Amino acid sequence: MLKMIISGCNGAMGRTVARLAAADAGIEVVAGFDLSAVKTDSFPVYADPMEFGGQADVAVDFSNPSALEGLLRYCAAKKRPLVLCTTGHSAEQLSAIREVSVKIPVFRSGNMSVGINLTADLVRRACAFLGDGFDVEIVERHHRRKVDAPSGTALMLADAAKSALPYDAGYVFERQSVRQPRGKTEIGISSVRGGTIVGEHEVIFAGLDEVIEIKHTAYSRDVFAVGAVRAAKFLAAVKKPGMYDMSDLLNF
Ligand SMILES: NC(=O)C1=CN([C@@H]2O[C@H](COP(=O)(O)OP(=O)(O)OC[C@H]3O[C@@H](n4cnc5c(N)ncnc54)[C@H](OP(=O)(O)O)[C@@H]3O)[C@@H](O)[C@H]2O)C=CC1
Ligand SMILES: O=C(O)C1=N[C@H](C(=O)O)C[C@H](O)C1
Repeated sequence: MLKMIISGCNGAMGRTVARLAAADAGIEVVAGFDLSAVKTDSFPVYADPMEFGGQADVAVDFSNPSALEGLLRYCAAKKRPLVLCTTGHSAEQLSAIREVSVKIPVFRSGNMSVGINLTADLVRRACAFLGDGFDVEIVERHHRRKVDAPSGTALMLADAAKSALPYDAGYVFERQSVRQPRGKTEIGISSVRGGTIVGEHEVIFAGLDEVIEIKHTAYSRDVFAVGAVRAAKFLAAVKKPGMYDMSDLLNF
């Protein structure tokens, strides 16, 4: 039985993971971490991770970058593998995550769905094939509650494009303040927020008189939660400290 902690357990994704975990005979959610430590029927919830003294095999985090410090402190002290799904971490936080991964296994992905990870692979291939003949632009759309922009997934897709382009691409997040034609080595990233859109990512390759679009649409949060549960099982079994991502789980 996999003993799981859910960080951000009261949120949209935390509740989705808890629902999937409850339906999985191989998982027991032993604790939740969240800002409001309201006890649920199924597991206790702690505002400070260090207050939880029980055993656990893995922690899955869908919360907020502000939760990171306490979560890393807890996971490092208790040697808990950590699946980090929260997006919007700063450069300093990303280096703190890498530091902790010397002590514990850390799985991090801005998008836990199988579909987006295939999309990233397709983007890499398209960039390698198209070279510098096409301009790359990314458009992401999310629900009105989302606080970080651009999305973690848009950055993942931009990194995938950058890794395969023949030039050193720079990311451009807004065009309003710049009055000049688009640069040859830019990857533009645009964010749309509204309603209840679960998550849409479109990578546009715009060339001379032709445009190619690779698009992924998530219709439910379950696609992310399923991936997070798979990652949790994988990470608890790995045991070896280090950084892991979906390429370790899927065969990309
Ligand atoms: N990698 C992936 O595949 C995916 C990643 N995400 C990411 O997961 C994160 C959560 O998304 P979502 O569930 O929609 O967001 P929600 O706002 O619905 O849930 C976040 C939860 O975390 C809580 N929280 C906020 N700050 C802290 C803190 N410092 N310590 C503990 N808990 C805290 C919130 O409490 P309160 O409401 O009181 O602020 C809330 O209950 C986001 O960063 C999002 O981008 C989302 C989907 C997929
Ligand atoms: O906040 C969300 O909802 C999502 N966040 C992730 C991101 O920032 O890319 C993944 C998914 O698109 C949903």
